Amino acid sequence: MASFFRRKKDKDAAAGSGETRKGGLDIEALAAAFPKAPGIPEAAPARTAPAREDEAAEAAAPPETPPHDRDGATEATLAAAVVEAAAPAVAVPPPAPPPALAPAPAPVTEPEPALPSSATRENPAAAPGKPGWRERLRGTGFARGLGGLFSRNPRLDDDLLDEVETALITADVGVTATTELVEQLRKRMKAREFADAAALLAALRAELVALLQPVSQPLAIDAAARPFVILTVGVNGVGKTTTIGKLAKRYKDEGHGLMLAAGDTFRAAAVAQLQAWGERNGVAVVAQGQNADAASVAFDALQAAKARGTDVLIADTAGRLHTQQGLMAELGKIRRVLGKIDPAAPHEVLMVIDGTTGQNALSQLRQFHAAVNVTGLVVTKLDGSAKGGVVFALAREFGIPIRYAGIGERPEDLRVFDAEAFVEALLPDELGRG
Ligand SMILES: Nc1nc2c(ncn2[C@@H]2O[C@H](COP(=O)(O)OP(=O)(O)OP(=O)(O)O)[C@@H](O)[C@H]2O)c(=O)[nH]1
Repeated sequence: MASFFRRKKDKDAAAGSGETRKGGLDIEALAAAFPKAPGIPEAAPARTAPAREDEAAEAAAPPETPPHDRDGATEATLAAAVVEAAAPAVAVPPPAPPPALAPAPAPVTEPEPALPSSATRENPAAAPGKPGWRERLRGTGFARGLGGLFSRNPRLDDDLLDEVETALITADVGVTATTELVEQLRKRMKAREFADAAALLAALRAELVALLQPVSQPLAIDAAARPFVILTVGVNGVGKTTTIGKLAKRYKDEGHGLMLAAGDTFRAAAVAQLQAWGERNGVAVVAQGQNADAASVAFDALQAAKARGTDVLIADTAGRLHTQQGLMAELGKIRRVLGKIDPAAPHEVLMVIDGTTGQNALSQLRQFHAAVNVTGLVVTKLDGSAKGGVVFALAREFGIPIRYAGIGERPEDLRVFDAEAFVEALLPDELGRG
């Protein structure tokens, strides 16, 4: 065991702390051991945004004038910035007073069966025609590593504990959490608490559920907030915009009035991507176009959502590396600007984390939390990861609620995070079931 950690430490030291490093494990060896699920795209490479001229000034600036005042926008032009879902292109607020806001058009897609409330636990079993957690996670290296322990009838001995340890480390549960878990199991084994290997593995399963239970807290939309503002943040390519699209569908299906703010003004396609999700779900999107001030977009959107009595506003932001100080300061600015309209906004700062990132997710969350006080997490791409164990490491180190899990690219592939369903998907409940 000690040699395993020594090997890992040496690799960590060799890899340094650069944020493009994918966790502390030998990725090539892992990739060979756990081939990628077919059809799963590679995680987008971390994009380093070019330094913006105003970055340094922004970071040092005193509390901002709301963009509303700064840009001379009026209540009327704010309303005009609402791009209705059917609008073909990004709209820049026109100078003339706009027509009254029209209701969002009807969804253009076939209606799908309503999803259960986001504030309630979901049945881990697959709904008809909809793959469940287990089906989605089963083929991943993550599930195979842990589930492999259960696929035969091992003996109750130290070798089994070593196997447990290797499976947890390989899945990127993290050294500290793994050591704690394994030592706990070892003590119990020495105290003859386990009659056989099945009992030890059942105890492992219970420990893993217990680790996740405190963070298994669904996001409850406060109906009194009007709008309940969700600010999404995260590094590049983790799935923020896709997650917003999935959430839009979910909340719309639940009957919430919705608006989206296209605050990723950096990536050329992001505004159009969000508008496409809006169009698909009949949800209004507020946009100003590429390179617009993201805080200004968020401010406009909140003004419009308030004027319209919208239940939920979800604001997108550009992906940024957690080490880019100026861009991290920009997030703080967006937060403060929203607070000028509603001191309680944003009601949820939802950080999207790519489940394939491994242990680097911990430093991402640490930095984003320091900048904008993250209140909830979405862990995406768990369907294509050998490293989804980072969910346990995140839970242990931060205790921040994990609201949703992304288990695919389709709208219905966002699940309310549920500790038991998640662990159940990874570990069969009896030996001999791999
Ligand atoms: N397999 C899988 N792919 C996902 C999941 N969530 C998002 N993706 C994919 O990840 C890629 C990046 O998603 P985006 O939503 O564009 O990511 P982003 O964080 O908005 O990207 P930036 O704006 O560049 O920071 C897309 O190809 C998505 O389809 C998931 O849960 N599973």
